[in-house]
Amino acid sequence: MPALLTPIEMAEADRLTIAAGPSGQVLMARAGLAVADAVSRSAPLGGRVAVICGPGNNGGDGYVVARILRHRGYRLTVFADAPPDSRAADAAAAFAEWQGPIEPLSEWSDASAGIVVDALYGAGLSRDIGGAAAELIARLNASACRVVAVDIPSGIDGATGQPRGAAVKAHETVTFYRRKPGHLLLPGRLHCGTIRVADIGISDDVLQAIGPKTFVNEPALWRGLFPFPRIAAHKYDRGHAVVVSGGLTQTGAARLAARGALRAGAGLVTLASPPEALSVNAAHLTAIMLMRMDGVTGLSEILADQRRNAVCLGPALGLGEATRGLVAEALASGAATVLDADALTSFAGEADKLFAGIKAWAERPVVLTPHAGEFGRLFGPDQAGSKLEAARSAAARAGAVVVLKGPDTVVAAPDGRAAIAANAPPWLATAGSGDVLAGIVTGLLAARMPAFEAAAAGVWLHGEAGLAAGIGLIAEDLPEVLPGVLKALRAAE
Ligand SMILES: NC(=O)C1=CN([C@@H]2O[C@H](COP(=O)(O)OP(=O)(O)OC[C@H]3O[C@@H](n4cnc5c(N)ncnc54)[C@H](OP(=O)(O)O)[C@@H]3O)[C@@H](O)[C@H]2O)[C@@H](O)CC1
Ligand SMILES: [K+]
Repeated sequence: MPALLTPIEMAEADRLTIAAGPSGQVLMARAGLAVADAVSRSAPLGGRVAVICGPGNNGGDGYVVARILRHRGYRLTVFADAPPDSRAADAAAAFAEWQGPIEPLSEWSDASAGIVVDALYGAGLSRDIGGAAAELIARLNASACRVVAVDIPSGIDGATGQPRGAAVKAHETVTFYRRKPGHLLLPGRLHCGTIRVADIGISDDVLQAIGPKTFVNEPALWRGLFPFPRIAAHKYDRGHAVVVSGGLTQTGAARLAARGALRAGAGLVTLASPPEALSVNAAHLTAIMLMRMDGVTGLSEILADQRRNAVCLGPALGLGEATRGLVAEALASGAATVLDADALTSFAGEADKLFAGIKAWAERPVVLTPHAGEFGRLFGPDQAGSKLEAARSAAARAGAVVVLKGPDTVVAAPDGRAAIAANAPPWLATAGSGDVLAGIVTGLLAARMPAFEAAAAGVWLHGEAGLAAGIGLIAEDLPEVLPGVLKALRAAE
């Protein structure tokens, strides 16, 4: 499982490992060695390196790095305002082994070295950074130095990705054992540069004891449940997705979703169209079927056929009572339901009505796919905590899987599991892109993938499709490049 560990969980991994064998000093030695190797890869032998050390074990790693690089022939300067805090025993030991001078933080300038190792604060960051450390970070970020961060750029909160007062901008970050949520969530990700995960001898077994609930959204998380077509399967085995179209001048979004659903693997896809939009939809559809849907009764008739097992509502559906009625009908039908865009915003101020409808049939999968604006309108603008925690508590409140979209899309389940995406290119933010995502997730639900995995897989496929199409992509391209993405996913099985 591609687990992410919060700083608290990582401390537990350290503790369990130390209890079972290697000492904290041994782990610190391995951590320092991994960072020293990263510096050696980019710094010419004999070159000058500055190491900036804080008061805790992150600083301890820095002293190990300094000692190893000096031994390798680099010219080292260590900056620290004081030797390690007496509570950081391993760091104190590393400082003793460094056996070199330390310069005050205020003395650092970009003239001291072209390569800077940032070992100020890591997992133990506990408050906003101020004073000499904050001033140094500002000067460092304004310099042309190459910065290698130990564990996480100092000032970035490993649990949330948020800066605390000031935060280093690194070119490379070497972290240990597993990445932390703050390496993936914005803006933390933008501070990390290239991320390396070093093996410092912590066994995968400790994950059993820790039971992490946060993951990187990558195929290892959900591939085992991905509905690859089977040779003996009939198209009905792959499910039948229904996408509800908006009115006469608002039909494109639903067609994008429908095409996403079909490409993602639904055996059949039907577009349910209001009567006035039938002819415009008919003019644009071939493999996707078209049915007349006259309001709530019409949707009820369509979903009465239980083979139509997944439904998507929201893209350009319109705001208000009519949409609320359609959503209630979809939720009452028992079909897996994806709610996007207008289907979410129509419940602004009445979210509990929506959540009651979802919870009335708890075993029926429901996925909500808001962007930040829609999320705020549905769940309230002032969500406490990180994007990760906001998505998690929203999922628990709604009783549905929540896909909180953005460059660091978080998928969260009511049971607390969450996955953070790291593969979306910036050009994926384009008109209609979210409609395709809603459709892809609907297609996977139709093919009977469980909701959390379907949402995570949908987000990943959408990101990969964006990468495959490249800069200049428009939403229509996304379904068309999916076959190549799916082919690569299957080949990697
Ligand atoms: N455990 C292990 O075996 C291994 C751990 N490893 C390494 O240890 C790192 C974690 O070490 P850590 O827990 O000592 O925390 P760290 O990030 O050094 O900071 C704590 C110190 O900073 C201080 N402080 C905090 N915020 C501050 C602020 N804003 N402004 C000013 N001061 C602030 C804080 O003060 P306090 O809050 O206690 O008053 C305390 O003195 C981890 O990231 C990894 O690099 C690796 O070697 C692998 C093995
Ligand atoms: K650091």
